[in-house]
Amino acid sequence: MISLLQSLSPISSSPTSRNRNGVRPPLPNHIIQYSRRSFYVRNSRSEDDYHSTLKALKSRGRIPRKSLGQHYMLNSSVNEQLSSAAGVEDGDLVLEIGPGTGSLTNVLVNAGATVLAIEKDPHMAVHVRERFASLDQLTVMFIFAPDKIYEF
Ligand SMILES: C[S@@+](CC[C@H](N)C(=O)[O-])C[C@H]1O[C@@H](n2cnc3c(N)ncnc32)[C@H](O)[C@@H]1O
Repeated sequence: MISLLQSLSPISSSPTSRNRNGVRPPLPNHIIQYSRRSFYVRNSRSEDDYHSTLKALKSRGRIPRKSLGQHYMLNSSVNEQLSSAAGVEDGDLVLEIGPGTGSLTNVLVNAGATVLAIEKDPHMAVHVRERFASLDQLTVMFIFAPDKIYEF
């Protein structure tokens, strides 16, 4: 984990932050608008991950829960960097804690890894299981209580 973190480039400042004169810098290309608490993306793979997950959750009467750290990746190229920095390759077995929308999971399985994903929120676990239902490269488990783990 330490070598993974050391090999990643520093994270740039938030797109919503203002410079010293109180002026916001131009938005990166994939971001079209931001409000006080959120911003919206266009034409990127992560838009699909994020918005399809929001729709799937909404159809079950759910919204992301901040108490579970459910902040999701909008820039999927970061997932590619994570996978590449970890040297994930064909045939690897990866333990992913908290797959959320499955955006990193997707990159890992595309790299040829078999993924064991453990998700605390059963709604997210169902979502990610359904998303990759056609693959036998993924096992999703969810934690019901610290001593009870269920496999899908
Ligand atoms: C930051 S989000 C996942 C990000 C994911 N890579 C994405 O972009 O969609 C963290 C996920 O971890 C899950 N989670 C939180 N606490 C957990 C725990 N103790 N064990 C397993 N999963 C947990 C949350 O429900 C959430 O889906």
